[in-house]
Parts: sequence; C-alpha cells; structure tokens
Amino acid sequence: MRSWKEKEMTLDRESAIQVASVLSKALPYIQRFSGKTIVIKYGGNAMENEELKNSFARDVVLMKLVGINPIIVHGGGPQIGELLDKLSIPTRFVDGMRVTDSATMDVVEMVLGGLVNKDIVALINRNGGTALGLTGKDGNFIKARKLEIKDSMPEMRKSEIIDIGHVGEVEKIRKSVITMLTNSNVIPVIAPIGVDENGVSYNINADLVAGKVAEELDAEKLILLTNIAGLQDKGGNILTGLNGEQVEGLIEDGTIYGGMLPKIRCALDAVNNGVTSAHIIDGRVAHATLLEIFTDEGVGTLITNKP
Ligand SMILES: Nc1ncnc2c1ncn2[C@@H]1O[C@H](COP(=O)(O)OP(=O)(O)O)[C@@H](O)[C@H]1O
Ligand SMILES: CC(=O)N[C@@H](CCC(=O)OP(=O)(O)O)C(=O)O
Repeated sequence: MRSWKEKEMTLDRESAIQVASVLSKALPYIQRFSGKTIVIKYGGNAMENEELKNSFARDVVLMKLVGINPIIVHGGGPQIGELLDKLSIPTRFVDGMRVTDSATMDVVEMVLGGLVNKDIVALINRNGGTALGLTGKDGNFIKARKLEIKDSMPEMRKSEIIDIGHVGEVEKIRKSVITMLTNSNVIPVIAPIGVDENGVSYNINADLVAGKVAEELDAEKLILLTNIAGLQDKGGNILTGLNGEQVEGLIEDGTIYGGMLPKIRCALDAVNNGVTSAHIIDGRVAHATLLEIFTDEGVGTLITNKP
C-alpha cells in the first residue's frame, strides 16, 4: 500500500508529460548556470505571504540541487516597521534608508538577525536544503562604516543636517566566510547588518549588501526580488536595458525615488564591477526566481554594463 505522501507525489499522465517537458526545456539553462553563483536579494515586501515564501524556498533548494550556487541576502523593512510600531518608536526613511538611532538599531538586529533570518533558514531547511543564517557580525563578515551621502541621494542632499545614525554602507566583505559555507554545500542566508572595527553595528540597506556580495563573489547574476514588476517610467511602463547616464537622468527628474534608489544604484555598481547581469523582478509572483533563470524572456528590469 502506498503512503499518503507517495499518493500526493503521484502525477496523472498528462501532468507528468507537462512536468517532463518543462524539465527538459530547463536543461540548457541548467547547463549554463550550473557551477555559477547567483545572489538573490529577498525583500521584506516579497515575504509577506506564506505561500510565496514557500515557493521561494523551494526555488532555492532546486537551484542548489542542479548545481547552481545560490546566496540569499534578505531584507525585512516591513517586519522592522511592525515591531517599531508595537514599541511606539517612530521611524522615517530618507532616500529609501531608514534613519536609525540606537533604539531602532536594537530592533533592526532583533528582527533581521533573529526573526526574519531564522524564518528563511527554517523554510529552506524544511524544503530539503541546508541553509545557515548569519549577520555581518558573524566571522566579521561585513565590515561597515557610516553611510556617506552621495549625489544619487537627492533627499539627503536637500535636507538640512540630518543624522542618519547607524545607517551604514559596506566597506569590505570577507569572502572566505561565505566560501567556507558554500564549499560545504551550505546555502548562506545573510542579514544586512555590518560592524566597524570598534564593534559598532550598522543597519545597511539589504540591496546594497546583496550588490557587494555579488561583486565580491564574481556572481553571474544579482537578482533583486521586490514588490513591483520592475523599474517603471512615469507612465508605469517597465524600463529595461538602461545605462548609468539614463539612470542618473531618471533620478534627477524624480522618476526613481525612495526604495528604488538603493536598488538601482547597487545594480549598476554590481554590473560595473564584474557581475554579468542584475535583475529587478517582482517577488509577488510565485517562482519568480526560476522564471528569471530558466526562461529566455526573463522578467522585470535587466541591467547590464553594455552600452
Ligand atoms: N521608477 C520606479 N519604478 C518602480 N518603483 C519605484 C520607482 N521609484 C520608486 N519606486 C518605489 O520603490 C519601491 C521598491 O522599493 P522598496 O519598497 O524598498 O522594496 P523592497 O522592500 O523590495 O526593497 C516600489 O514599490 C515603489 O514604490
Ligand atoms: C538602512 C535601511 O533602510 N535598512 C533597512 C534594512 C532592511 C531592508 O533593506 O529591508 P527591505 O529590503 O525589505 O526594504 C531597514 O531598516 O528597513
């Protein structure tokens, strides 16, 4: 007699033929990406629903099984916001970055390093993978410094002196901490918290960490999963294949603002520093990551360093 689990896994003939056809079509992509590193930024907005979270975890496990080296960097902005709200700690964003005082930093560490990180690790493990979670403090893996205000941050440039507090940027990634895990067939799940030489913690936008990790590991792809279909123009059309100059123009005229600013900035930096392509895709779509990797059409916004 077959167990309920075996029955659940049994497909009727028509479905089995469909599955076989899909698997066979995926073969050239599997061959192309097998052995390559793909860094996936999993945004807090894309993890609000249990079904989506589970489909994400399954995609990651499948990638690993076909020989791709997936590295996860996660966000958790909405989840941090919820706890700050419960604790009646006010919060605000400037150019997509959360102004972070000491009390906020404690909450960021609790939510990102604790709840969100372990939730993703457990999901991947429950789906048959071996994931291990870490923040930039583990093994001194993300050396950080206070964020320097740059031209691509229009609100920060405009504001009268504001102290962004513990908002950080990546100074250095210690690659060996990650390769130690990947060499043991473990999927790293990274929370975007950095530390300086004095042990001070920094809250770093997860897109920026994902971009730097992708650069440091010479990744084939950087995939940024978010809560929108891609980079859009003012009419809501998806923009793709942009170069640095065009992006600057879109920042100047206000088409790119808020949370899209760090995303687009890190995608450009990544492709200018050796990552083959960066993709901003809709994390609200089930199996978005597999759709990006295993189809020619791809989805969302593609950024390369080609003119
Ligand atoms: N040109 C643009 N195209 C698309 N989204 C944009 C654009 N400019 C600003 N945004 C905003 O950026 C948001 C994505 O950033 P964010 O909310 O920080 O996502 P995540 O949590 O995935 O990092 C979009 O939901 C949208 O509100
Ligand atoms: C400095 C800064 O803004 N840090 C982010 C870190 C989390 C993050 O990036 O989360 P999402 O990817 O879900 O937006 C924050 O505090 O919300």
